[in-house]
Amino acid sequence: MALTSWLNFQRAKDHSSVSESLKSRKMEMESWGFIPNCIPLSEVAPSKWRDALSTGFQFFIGLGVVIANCINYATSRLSWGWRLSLGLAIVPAMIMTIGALLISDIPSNLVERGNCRLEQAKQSLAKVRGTNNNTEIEAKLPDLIKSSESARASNEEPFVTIFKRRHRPHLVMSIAIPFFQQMTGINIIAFYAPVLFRSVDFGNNSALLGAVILGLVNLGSILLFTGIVDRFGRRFLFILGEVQMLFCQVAIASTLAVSIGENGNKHITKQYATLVLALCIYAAGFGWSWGPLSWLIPSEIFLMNIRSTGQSISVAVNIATTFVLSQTFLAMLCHFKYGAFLFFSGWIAVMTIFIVMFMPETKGVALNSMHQVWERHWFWGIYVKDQS
Ligand SMILES: OC[C@H]1O[C@](O)(CO)[C@@H](O)[C@@H]1O
Repeated sequence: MALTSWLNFQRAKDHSSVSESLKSRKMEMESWGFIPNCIPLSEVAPSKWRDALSTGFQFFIGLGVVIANCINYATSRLSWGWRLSLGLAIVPAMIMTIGALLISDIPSNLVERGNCRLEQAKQSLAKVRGTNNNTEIEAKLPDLIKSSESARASNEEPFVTIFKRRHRPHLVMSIAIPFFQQMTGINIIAFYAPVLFRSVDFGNNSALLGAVILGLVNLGSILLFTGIVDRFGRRFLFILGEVQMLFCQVAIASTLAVSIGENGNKHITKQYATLVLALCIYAAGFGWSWGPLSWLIPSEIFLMNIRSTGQSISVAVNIATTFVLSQTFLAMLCHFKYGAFLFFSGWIAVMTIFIVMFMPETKGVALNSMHQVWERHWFWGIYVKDQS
């Protein structure tokens, strides 16, 4: 990432190249935000902290977005500011590189590597739990040994196991949840917010400031999510966020249709309020639903033997979808104009139906009883019953 950032810094000579500058901005946002991902959270977090830490992951991404937008705003006055803005992505990249060198082996991995590593596994457990309490460590170790033994006994690669019929709901969720998260259009809004603001007559600086404000709204709503997720449950928040985002995407499309016109050549003056309001409500809707839930759900639905694999699939799908959307959106916008935002509304409608029909409530369910949630489900029950 440091290297890419440096190359971008060197290469992006054409400041007016929208797609280069947008791609780099995205990279910078993500890199600031991905710092905490140095820690394999789901593996090492004590269970009582798992929800908070999974949400923390999205919180730090949101914080990264705000930092990147502030840097863009602060450097926009300098003629060479865009170089500084892109190049500063080196800072989080360096922090991650150094962090990766300091990170220790995780306990479950040490256990998997055989009895000779048990002492090291204990030390690693003590380190990640921040405790010297031997009883606590001795109590946790048998769980790790048991799941490692059962994984070995089944003699299956997790990548093979996750494709077994009994893991069908897990596999579907590990793909669908991150895919849908990106199909809310969040990154499109995040990349193009300054462009959208400019299209309704914001000046350059106000447009960048607008993006900072959107980032702050998103961050605030992620914080709120932490306080309400266990009261309202996952399904309610998924659906609340979807309804909000759907209306906002339609409002953005309508505002652009009315203001800029079908050919994008009308001049607009009085549509600020609707656009700003719609973007803020959209950012809040994402922040207390699909943003953090897309990390929380994969951290709690997988059984130990497929947890790392399931989460890797989730992260890969998330990043691959972001990549495809960021590469194709400009072309889509040129062809469909405001209709591009209706495209995402359509997807939000699809994911609402998906959540209502296929996502069981997992609020308050202990990880070791999670299989019951699928067994009791009207659809997934067919796959998992009698097979667990
Ligand atoms: O807050 C928005 C950010 O959150 C993510 O969707 C990850 O959950 C990123 O792709 C996006 O840039």
